[in-house]
Amino acid sequence: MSQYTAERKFGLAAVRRACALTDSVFNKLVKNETLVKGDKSPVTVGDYAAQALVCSMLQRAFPDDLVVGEEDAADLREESGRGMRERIIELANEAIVSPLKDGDDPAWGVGPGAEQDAASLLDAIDRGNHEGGKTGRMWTLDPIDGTKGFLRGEQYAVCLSLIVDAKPVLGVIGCPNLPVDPSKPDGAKGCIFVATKGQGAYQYDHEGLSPKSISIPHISTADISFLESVEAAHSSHGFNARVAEQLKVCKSPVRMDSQAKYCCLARGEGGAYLRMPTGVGYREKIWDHASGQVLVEESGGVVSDSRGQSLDFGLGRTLGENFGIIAAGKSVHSHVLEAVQTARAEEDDNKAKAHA
Ligand SMILES: Nc1ncnc2c1ncn2[C@@H]1O[C@H](COP(=O)(O)O)[C@@H](O)[C@H]1OP(=O)(O)O
Ligand SMILES: [Mg+2]
Ligand SMILES: [Mg+2]
Ligand SMILES: [Mg+2]
Repeated sequence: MSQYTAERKFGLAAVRRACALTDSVFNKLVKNETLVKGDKSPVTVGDYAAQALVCSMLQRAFPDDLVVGEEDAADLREESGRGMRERIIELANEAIVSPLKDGDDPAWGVGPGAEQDAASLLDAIDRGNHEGGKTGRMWTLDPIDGTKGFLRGEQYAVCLSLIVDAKPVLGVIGCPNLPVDPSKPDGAKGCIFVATKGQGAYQYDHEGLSPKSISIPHISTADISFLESVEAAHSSHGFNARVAEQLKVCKSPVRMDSQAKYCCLARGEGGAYLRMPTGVGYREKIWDHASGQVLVEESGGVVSDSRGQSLDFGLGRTLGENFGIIAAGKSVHSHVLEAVQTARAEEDDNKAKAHA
């Protein structure tokens, strides 16, 4: 029997249920349902409710596994968090009791009648407080990746990955706003991507049906159109433009929020995803890249930092010092890496001259 069959089945069903939740929250979101966290990033009732849902399912499905989740319930436990807390409990329970679909298992604590009280759901959110580490099994969850995209009604993703001994082995990414067919941008939306180490990468529809094997085609550097963040504060657009110039790339970059960029790359769009640091000392988080890495590797691509080294998922909640991320098809990764290193050297040279 293939490895991680139960985890994969769980991941697809949990992300499907979480996407239904976030999608319905978007349509109902009102003022005062968003907070600004200490690092100035937004978090909505949707982020918290989706983490409560997935962590409570994980607790029942894999009780011994650790979880590294983006959110924690500290602000919600305060008196000032009462309004948001009540709304989150309501939304999480709506998602928990929604009818069972093919692939769901009532043993995960979902389905009609499975409501939970506030204390259990806040504890479920805080199951994501694990510090990470080098050994054993741990899941990492970004309940809404690209919260800014979510608030704009653009791209965002629900991301769940299983990491074993510091290596991501399963990646599930739900993209409720991503067109099913890239050639029909105004057509049906909502995809779930699943990849398991050594077993390939697949795109499903938003119901978790109609799996389609996906892969990155062989392309030349001239055909690249870089995938990059919408937010210039998250990755340097200017640096990417210099890399594009080095490679004689003529096509404009495609900007979108969240790990939807990894998904697009994995199904053959863009050819490369560049995420170079902006120089503010930000440390990338494991939940922002674990699922994307499995997906891209299983669709025939390569993910590295700007030194050409693998990302290290064993350092804790972050990937450590930020050397940037280059994800690309096999046929172009080494060329993009070389161009990044040349652009870096030029930048360092210019800085040295400016200081001379
Ligand atoms: N300065 C930063 N550099 C890189 N990524 C960042 C920075 N600030 C926040 N992020 C994270 O980037 C991710 C979104 O990336 P993208 O731009 O590709 O959509 C979010 O998970 C966000 O974290 P957070 O969830 O805390 O807001
Ligand atoms: Mg966030
Ligand atoms: Mg998030
Ligand atoms: Mg994120």
